[in-house]
Parts: sequence; C-alpha cells; structure tokens
Amino acid sequence: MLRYFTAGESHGPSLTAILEGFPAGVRLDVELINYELKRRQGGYGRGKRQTLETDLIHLESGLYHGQTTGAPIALRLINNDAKLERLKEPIAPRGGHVDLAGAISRQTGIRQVLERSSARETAARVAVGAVCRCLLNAVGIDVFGYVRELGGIEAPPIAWDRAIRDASPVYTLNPEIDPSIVAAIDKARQAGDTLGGVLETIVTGCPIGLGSHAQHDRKLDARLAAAVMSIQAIKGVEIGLGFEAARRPGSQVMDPIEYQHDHDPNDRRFGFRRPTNHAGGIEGGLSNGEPILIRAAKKPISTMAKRGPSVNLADKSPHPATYERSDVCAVPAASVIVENVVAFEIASALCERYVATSLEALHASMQVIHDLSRRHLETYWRDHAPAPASNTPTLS
Ligand SMILES: Cc1cc2nc3c(=O)[nH]c(=O)nc-3n(C[C@H](O)[C@H](O)[C@H](O)COP(=O)(O)O)c2cc1C
Ligand SMILES: C=C(O[C@@H]1CC(C(=O)O)=C[C@@H](OP(=O)(O)O)[C@H]1O)C(=O)O
Repeated sequence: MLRYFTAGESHGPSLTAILEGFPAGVRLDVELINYELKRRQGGYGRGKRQTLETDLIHLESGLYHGQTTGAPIALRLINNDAKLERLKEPIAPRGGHVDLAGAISRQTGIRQVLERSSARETAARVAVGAVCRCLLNAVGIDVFGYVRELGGIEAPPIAWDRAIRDASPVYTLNPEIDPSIVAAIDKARQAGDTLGGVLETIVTGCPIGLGSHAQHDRKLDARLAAAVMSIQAIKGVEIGLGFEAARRPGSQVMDPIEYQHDHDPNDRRFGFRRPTNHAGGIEGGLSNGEPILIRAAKKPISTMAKRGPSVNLADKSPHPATYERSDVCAVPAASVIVENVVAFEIASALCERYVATSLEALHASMQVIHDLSRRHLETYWRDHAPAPASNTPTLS
C-alpha cells in the first residue's frame, strides 16, 4: 500500500509531500512530473496567482541516481507568492469556504484555516500523482482526463489522444478552439461571477482484480470516490453510468459478458469482452479489466468579485463576504488534479495487489499472477462443473 501526506500553506514558503511505500527501481521522469504541474496551472479562467507561480518539482529524498530506492520520497514545491505573515485577516467569512466553520472549531482567525484548505495544496497532490504515473507507465496503465462540461455547456468530445487534449481550450489559453466556453468564462468574469463543470477521467490497462470485494475500505470504487471527493470544490463523483444507472432498468445497465477464443495469451482480460462499460471498469469493488471511468462535478469558485452576503465578525452586522484575488474558473485545473489523485489510488491498489517492493518484483508478480489466473480459468470449471442431471441445490 502507498500513502502520502502533504503540508504547506497557500502563501507559506513551500508545499511538501511525503510518499511512502513506493517501489524501488523506478526511474522518476522529472519532465513528466513538471509537465503535470504545468498542466494544473493552466486553463482559461484562472487568476493572477498562476502568473506568479512556476511549479517545478524538487525531489529531496528516496532517490539514488534518478531511481527510487524504496525509501520515503520527499517532494517540495516553492511558493513564489510567499507572504503569509503579511496577509490581512478577513473580516467577513466567505460562504462555500472553510472560513466560518474552521475559525469557530479551531478557535483561530480565518486566515489560519483558509491558508491550508486552499487548493494550492493540490499542487503537492499532483506531484505525488505524477510520481505514481512513472510507475503506472512502466506497467502499461494510462490515466487520462478531460473537461466534459463547463458552466453548463457541453465541451466537444475529446479523442483519447494527448495531443488533441493538450491543444484544447480547457488546457490552454487559446480562445480560438472553443469560443463558446471561453465566452462563458469571460461573461462570468465581467459579472463578478464564477463557473464550475464536469470532468471525466479514464484509466486504461488496469489488470483485473485491483481493490477488494471483501472489505469496505479497500473497495476500488470507494477509494477512488473518496480520493476524488477530497479535492477542493468537488461535490459529486460517479463511476461508470453513475446516477444515470438509477434511472434505467437492469437490462440497460448490466454489461453483457462475451468471450473471444483467439485472444492473446497476455491479454489482461483473458479473452473476456464487455460490449458496454456501464459499470465503469469496477464490479464488486474490483477492477474488471475494462477502462475505469470516473466523473466528477466541480462547483463554481465560491469567492466572487460580486461578493455574496455575509456577516462582519467584529460586530455581527451584515457585510459582503471578503473578496481576495481569485480564479473565475478552475475546472480544467481540477481535471488535471482528478487524474493525478486517481493515478495515486491506482498505483496504491497495484502495489497492494502485487506486493511490490520493487519494479522488478512488480513485473514478476504481475506475470506469475496472470499465469496462475490463466491456469485457473482452464482447469477450475472443467474440474468443478456440475453434472448435467445433478441434484446440486440452487437458490430459487
Ligand atoms: C484548482 C482549484 C483552484 C481553486 N481556486 C479557487 C480560488 O481562486 N478561489 C476560491 O475561492 N476557491 C478556489 N477553489 C475552491 C476552494 O479551494 C474550495 O471551494 C474551498 O477550499 C472549500 O472547499 P470545498 O469547496 O471542497 O468545500 C479552487 C479549487 C480548485 C480545485
Ligand atoms: C494558488 C493556487 O490556487 C489558489 C486556490 C485558492 C483557493 O481558495 O482554493 C485561491 C487562490 O489563491 P490566491 O488568492 O493566492 O490567488 C488560487 O490562486 C494554485 O492552484 O496554485
């Protein structure tokens, strides 16, 4: 199992993450990690802060000649806009933020709680996820995300192609590609308002059996949902059809099972095919070999230039919520964050399933378990199939 912690305030000197349990022998691709960090900083609608920060990874432990050693990996990101001690205390808590509940429950000012709950922290989580991608890439697992909807406008379907995704307006500041979404963000900004959206992430190449059917906190869907829900401003998570499944009869939800006899012996699905993937690649808490589909809803940014109603905490009189420099839309950034927290959860489930303390051990263990499963499929039901006229009781 992998685990990580993050530390750091939004305007403190730096963000730190410590990742533990990561296998030895993985070459960490610093360019890939910095690319993910850069993608998180992008997208149309972000505020001035992203022009001040240049998120570059500092790998401070757990490496020897560029390869992981199996020891905890410490990751650090420097905040250019570090000015925590000079920032003013907000007087009117912002709805939708930790401000009021945090200050009351911790007996502090608002500043002490908002600095830590800020989504600046997600830079550290993306760095952790990007490290995990280095492991996933080595075993043929890919995690890919995109914006599905923004401000109620459906984004054009995006091909599963990185070049196309990265050229999309939701990841760049190029307004020509999807003018309606860009116009909606501009309109919200002019009105002092903000926009949310819907994100989709797809994991391909997952072997069958990540997660657990046997214990609540090890189910893969539960772990993914918790991880995605823990991202700032995410308010809904669906796997596969999600809420749509509740509206359909069973016959339009259950994915048929088919078998391809002439499949490749190394096929991670052992020849089984599902013509639909309404389950989103997870059944009974286990990955089933189909692409894992996760959808997340991001609420609009709560800090609005037009300032919602609040209360002055000094005299308790009505007062507009404190406004600080803020994003108008961070939906594209949230998509990158979802991808990377998902990458961590998949890597963690992978290390757990294959008891991997090194990349070499992971490869070997994946092969051994694959061969074992093939043999099992060939022999178990041949040896255990009930006789045609058997009296074996069935449930009725
Ligand atoms: C990438 C990203 C950027 C964000 N930027 C802002 C921002 O500039 N201003 C703001 O008020 N909230 C922003 N948020 C949302 C807040 O962090 C979040 O709403 C807040 O911490 C309260 O948490 P909750 O919405 O999960 O309850 C951002 C969220 C994400 C994921
Ligand atoms: C700093 C980041 O996002 C910040 C997340 C955030 C919030 O309240 O969540 C508020 C803003 O902070 P600031 O007031 O300093 O501009 C965002 O810029 C980042 O994503 O790197």
